[in-house]
Amino acid sequence: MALSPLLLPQADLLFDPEFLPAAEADALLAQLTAEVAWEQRAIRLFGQEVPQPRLTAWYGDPAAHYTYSGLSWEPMPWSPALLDLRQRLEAATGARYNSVLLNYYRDGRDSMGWHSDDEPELGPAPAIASLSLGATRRFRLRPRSGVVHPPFGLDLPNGSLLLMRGPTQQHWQHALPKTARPVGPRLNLTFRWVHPH
Ligand SMILES: O=C(O)CCC(=O)C(=O)O
Ligand SMILES: [Fe+2]
Repeated sequence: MALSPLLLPQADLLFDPEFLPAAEADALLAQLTAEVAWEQRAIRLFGQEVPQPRLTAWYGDPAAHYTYSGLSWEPMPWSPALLDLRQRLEAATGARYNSVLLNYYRDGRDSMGWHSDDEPELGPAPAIASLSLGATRRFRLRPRSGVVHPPFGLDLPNGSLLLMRGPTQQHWQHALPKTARPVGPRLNLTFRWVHPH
């Protein structure tokens, strides 16, 4: 398949529901689940240390330091599988990435809250390539102030690619809500360019 635009105002979103063939996506899910150095990190929320409701890992070039949810990240060195994915995503999206944030949603209780990926290290109009593996989960988008549009939901199936770029982070937030539906594990990989500082 190919990337096609999703038409939301003041956003630049492209989606390919079948970027990776199912067999390859299944194999990558198994490989990355086993070989990535997953951690459950804590975030500070209203003065309390709370474990994040998912597992995470951060890989990239040594210069790609990053601060996310008040946590600072030192990237781990690229693995062969992640380097191969980076190259294919760069070719498919016409952007460059020096790092990848991996999220592991073990079941429907794991989630990510509303946010924009608008940290200064990402620059004003970042291209973020989001690859999903495993169980289909519903990704949600809602406008920040100034955009009049209802919230939007998009199922992200195994092997799908969502590219967020241009003004998307400035004008929209996104989330991966919990679900009461029984769902299997899901991995999400967001390839990013972090400006070294
Ligand atoms: O799991 C997803 O699809 C979203 C992940 C995300 O928004 C992020 O890593 O910033
Ligand atoms: Fe995000």
